Amino acid sequence: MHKKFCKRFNRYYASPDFDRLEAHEKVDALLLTHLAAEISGTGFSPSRASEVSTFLSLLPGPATGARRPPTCPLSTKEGPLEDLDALYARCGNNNFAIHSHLNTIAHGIFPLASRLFNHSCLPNAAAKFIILPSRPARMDVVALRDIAMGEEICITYVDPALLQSRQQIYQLTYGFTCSCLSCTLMEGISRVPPLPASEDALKSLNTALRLFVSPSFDRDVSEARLPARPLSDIPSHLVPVFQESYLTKLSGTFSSTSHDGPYDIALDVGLTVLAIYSLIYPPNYPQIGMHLLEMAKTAWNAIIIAEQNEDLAGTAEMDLEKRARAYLRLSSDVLNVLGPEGDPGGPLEEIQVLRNLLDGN
Ligand SMILES: C[S@@+](CC[C@H](N)C(=O)[O-])C[C@H]1O[C@@H](n2cnc3c(N)ncnc32)[C@H](O)[C@@H]1O
Repeated sequence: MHKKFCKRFNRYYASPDFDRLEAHEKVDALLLTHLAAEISGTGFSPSRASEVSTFLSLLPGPATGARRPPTCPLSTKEGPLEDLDALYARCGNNNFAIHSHLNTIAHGIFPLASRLFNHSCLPNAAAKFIILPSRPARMDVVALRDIAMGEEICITYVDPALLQSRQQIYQLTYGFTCSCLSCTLMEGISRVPPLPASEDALKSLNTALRLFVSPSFDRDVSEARLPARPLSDIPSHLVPVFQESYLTKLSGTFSSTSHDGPYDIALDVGLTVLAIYSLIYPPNYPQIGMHLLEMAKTAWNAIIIAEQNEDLAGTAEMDLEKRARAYLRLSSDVLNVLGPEGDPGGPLEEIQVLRNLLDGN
């Protein structure tokens, strides 16, 4: 395919039109150039013809969000056999982020799933991908809870944790307004109050949120159960936690401290993140399981540090071990609903490794 545009590529790549594109638009422009080259001239194989016509049968995205980036001019006399605007208008609306161990690694079109599944911010199902060498990635959709006969099966298109910006993303990329329970509630809160400015007031907010959502975690952790608090129950003094920056800041602190310490801070912040996840996501949502696994790993790291420190050994170690086991049990409960996913290895194997370490094997 490259032959069809390589002579013109350097000029295109250095052009102001290409240069002013956002990074993700540049990727789109390059992919579209490859596709244009592939489906122009003699390069359009019969199998590709049926793939392209399947793709063209999918719903296009909204016209406003589908401004096609400029592609590299082709050196062949024949242009693409399909209208590039029509192809591009279907990209955003139908592409799935392919993830392995919940990290996005690629994008792909899965026509059947595109036709079947609408979005909900409180989905009853989740997509996973099975990735094996020399095979195309396979998409499976797994129920997160019992689904009644006739109930619509929905997945998420966008992370529901983007509480304040998600409606805009649905509008611009997919052309719909979400009317799920979570969005209806968010709409009812006309203005999310700002977060408290002082560190002390913020700490009190964290504590109040945890006591409201998951008190058992701050009591006897070995008995802890995952909370399923409906968003609608939230008292007005906790509403500032719906500021998107609240979760962003907490997740940033958890991510840095869970790797490098101090682990006591990571474990504390981690519980607040768990509380907000339990409010925003439906039960068994994979992100909750992944977070619990990170919490278990953090508790394990803290055990290692406690072992090296005579002052901390003993009670602290026992308490940390209890916590690690509880987080691991809950993480396993959640992640086993989704089952193995991505490429080989992954969180379910990590759970087993950590279990063995805790059991001294
Ligand atoms: C990938 S398609 C999903 C399948 C589509 N409903 C169909 O019939 O082919 C994405 C499109 O479905 C619609 N859609 C998805 N989720 C929706 C929702 N929660 N509310 C309204 N429309 C939705 C929008 O038109 C969106 O552009």
